[in-house]
Amino acid sequence: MGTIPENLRDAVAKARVDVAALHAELPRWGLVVWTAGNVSQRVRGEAADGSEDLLVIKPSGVTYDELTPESMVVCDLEGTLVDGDRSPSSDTAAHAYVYRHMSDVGGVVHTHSTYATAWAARREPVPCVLTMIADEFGGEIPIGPFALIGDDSIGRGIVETLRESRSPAVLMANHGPFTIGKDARAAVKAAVMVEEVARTVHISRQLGDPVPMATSDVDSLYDRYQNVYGR
Ligand SMILES: O=C(CO)[C@@H](O)[C@@H](O)COP(=O)(O)O
Repeated sequence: MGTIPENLRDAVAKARVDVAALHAELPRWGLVVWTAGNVSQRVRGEAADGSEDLLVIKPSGVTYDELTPESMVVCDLEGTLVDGDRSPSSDTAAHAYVYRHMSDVGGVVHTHSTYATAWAARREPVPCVLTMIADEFGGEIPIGPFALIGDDSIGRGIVETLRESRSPAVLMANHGPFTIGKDARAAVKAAVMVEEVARTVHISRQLGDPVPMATSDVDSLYDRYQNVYGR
């Protein structure tokens, strides 16, 4: 196990506090059962190519009520443990792959939230039929390829799918949602929103076919929400 470089120790300590707190949002918003979800945040090193970056993620198999800043695990972007008393999340390789290949991404979240995962089981993208989908996802919420856990397959599928979409969420086939953001808080927001819109569209389809929105309207809404809303 390595050590945290002196110049990153304060940033890692803050990320541990932030990531521990953000994990509490997963059960709060009904996105997880037991330990079935994880949040990570990138900690940027001084190297311009990101080679010194680290990630802070939850320890594997620990319930959310037991998570503390001190229990958060630190890894390099190869997924190798740098600091921590427990094994990192079993999805660390996927998070690390995303950070290595999407330099703008500062946070990654994975859940098995019910409605989003139901769409993933059907391998059906969530259509852009709500202004909230246009706002947050900029179009349909895509399906990523089926991939087994244990190597870079899931991470590769996330990156290859999201590179072709404005969406910060991908529904990995037969698995569940992964979301990205400029930081972990943005990725958690996307995880909350993808479950909400997946549920709404599911309910809408019980009584008929939701009506897709015009692309021009989607673009207008996305631009406003991403660049004006909340400023
Ligand atoms: O679904 C899986 C593994 O198949 C994981 O996402 C989930 O169990 C969470 O694992 P971790 O507790 O983060 O290692």
